[in-house]
Amino acid sequence: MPVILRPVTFVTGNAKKLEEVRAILGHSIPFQSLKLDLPELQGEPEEISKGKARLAAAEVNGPVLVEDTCLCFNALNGLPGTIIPLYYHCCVSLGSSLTIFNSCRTLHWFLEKIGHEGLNNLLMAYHDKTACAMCIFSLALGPGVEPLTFVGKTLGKIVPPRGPTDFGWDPIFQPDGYVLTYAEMPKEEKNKISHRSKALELVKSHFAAAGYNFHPYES
Ligand SMILES: O=c1[nH]c(=O)c2ncn([C@@H]3O[C@H](COP(=O)(O)OP(=O)(O)OP(=O)(O)O)[C@@H](O)[C@H]3O)c2[nH]1
Ligand SMILES: [Mg+2]
Repeated sequence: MPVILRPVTFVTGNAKKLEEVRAILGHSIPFQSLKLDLPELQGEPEEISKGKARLAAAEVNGPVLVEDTCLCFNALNGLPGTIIPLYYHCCVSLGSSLTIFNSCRTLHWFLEKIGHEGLNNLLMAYHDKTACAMCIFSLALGPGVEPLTFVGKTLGKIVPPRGPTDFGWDPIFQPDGYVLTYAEMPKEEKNKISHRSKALELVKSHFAAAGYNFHPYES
């Protein structure tokens, strides 16, 4: 018997993410958005995302979807010691290389502080400029229900900034097989191949397989 759900609330404070999620999901999943200031958690990326979903579900008292994004530099096993306590990382095998994931909040912080040029400079001493963009969505069907996670990854490399600068690190991430950065691509193109769209494909498949029934939202 399918679970009866109110429309899912996508909780984010990031307008650009929301724009992409809307474009990618279309009408495939009934959802509304809510900007909530949730505490930033610590831990492995999936745990951060799940924890955020638990908090959001309790706050919304209903089904929620949340998302965390990481940018991963394969050449770096960490950042200078003084800033290590300010961010989290986890190691994930990507082929034979070891990848460090900045946590979401710190990536935000990092980008603000050092900018695109600074992120490029971090890799200046390394031949390996490869990187991975990763998105983790978590779905909690309600308070107290264990969240499910959906991970999407897109491999690419870090390049000097090219293209519009209205979304995070898009100008410095050039996906494999493309001569354009995320920022230079038409939005529809990014949304076809992005870490976010890959994770959302899994979310959509989950909804299709689960066959949830939605009730109109009553606040
Ligand atoms: O160039 C980009 N292309 C993307 O596709 C993308 N997705 C996220 N980000 C940036 O990465 C940082 C951590 O993100 P993040 O997951 O913590 O988001 P956030 O804190 O802004 O919002 P939220 O946590 O309320 O959803 C923030 O600086 C985001 O702007 C992106 N930058
Ligand atoms: Mg965040």
